[in-house]
Amino acid sequence: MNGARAGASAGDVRTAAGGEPAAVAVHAEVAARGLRLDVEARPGRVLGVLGPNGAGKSTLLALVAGLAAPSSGTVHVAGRLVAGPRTWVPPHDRRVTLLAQDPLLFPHLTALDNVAFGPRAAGTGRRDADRLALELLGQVGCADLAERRPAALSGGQSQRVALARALAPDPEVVLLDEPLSALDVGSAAEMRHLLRGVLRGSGRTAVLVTHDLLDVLAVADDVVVLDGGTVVEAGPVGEVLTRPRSRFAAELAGVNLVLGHLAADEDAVIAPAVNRGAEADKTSPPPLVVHGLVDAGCVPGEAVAATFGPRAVSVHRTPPGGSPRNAVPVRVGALERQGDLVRVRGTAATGHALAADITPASVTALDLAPGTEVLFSVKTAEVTIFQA
Ligand SMILES: Nc1ncnc2c1ncn2[C@@H]1O[C@H](COP(=O)(O)OP(=O)(O)OP(=O)(O)O)[C@@H](O)[C@H]1O
Repeated sequence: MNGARAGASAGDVRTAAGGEPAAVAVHAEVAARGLRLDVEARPGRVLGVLGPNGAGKSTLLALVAGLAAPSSGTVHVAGRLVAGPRTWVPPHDRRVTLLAQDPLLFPHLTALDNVAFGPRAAGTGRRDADRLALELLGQVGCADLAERRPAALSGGQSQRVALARALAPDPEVVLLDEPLSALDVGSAAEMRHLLRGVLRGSGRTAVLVTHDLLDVLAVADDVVVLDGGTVVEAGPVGEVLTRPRSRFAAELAGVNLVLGHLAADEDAVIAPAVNRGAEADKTSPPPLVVHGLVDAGCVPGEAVAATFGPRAVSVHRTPPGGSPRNAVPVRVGALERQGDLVRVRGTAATGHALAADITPASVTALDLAPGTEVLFSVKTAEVTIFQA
């Protein structure tokens, strides 16, 4: 990014190596909302932000954009302190732009003028601003719509123009708050593809809040998962989704996740009972033990996670032959369509939610219904155990 930067001040930060600072660094609390966020976005990368409703995703963007103030802590953009004790940089001076669910285009301006608005307001001459706007409209596939007003654009087209407008001031960081959620499936798929092309690998830095794992897989380089107002996972997308440590990320990644500690004398996770609700006051069941392939470096007794895909799980009415080491009694909860398969969701006596994907023919043959008691079995070789 080449725009003018604010001069260094006492609040500025540099990386330990003296190189580029984090594009965004939020280490802040918003006490009124019960949030304590520690999130950093690396320059030139797209950070996906996932989490259930109320996790704090929009508040994270609001802190960066200057639409919410931390009750304590700091917010930096490209190394510059923009919010903190005795510091408040107003939104228009933060060099960030926000693209929300609603494109919020100026209704009386053409698409071109909407995109040129930011650069013009920052002092760029009309001719240069128009040239830049046309180039950006081209990047988002809307060059032929330059003279149209928002009323004559579809929802998908409006959102593309809004993306061009967000990019036009050459911000340090583009913030995107569920930019696809108001679009129909077809337009959302096109916009996702476009975001990937315009953001990923472009050298631009973006923070993308979404509910949809597909958006993260398609667009983001890194991901943070928020839950209950705090960060529960952070790292490169592939790492977080193949090695999820939180239940939410595991659900998103579509894998079974069992958290516990590594057994002393076998390759297994020992997982105590979880979330048993009304069952909790009855005698605790023995822990769930899941055998698997243990990552090098794991030490007995330390916190570990076991993951395995639902397709690796087979479902039985009676104990399977060959005495597999992982055969867990489960009560079937729900049966859901999962492509050509059926996802059988069940709960172990320990309260662990587990899932198996099997064929519709197997569901019929096993006569499965909510409440059926079955055994889920999974081969040791299909289970990965790693540090949590
Ligand atoms: N303007 C506000 N004033 C006070 N509390 C708020 C405000 N906006 C959000 N909150 C609260 O802050 C917490 C985090 O909300 P936030 O909107 O950041 O979550 P989110 O992850 O974006 O949720 P969603 O996915 O539902 O949009 C919630 O408890 C919410 O009720």
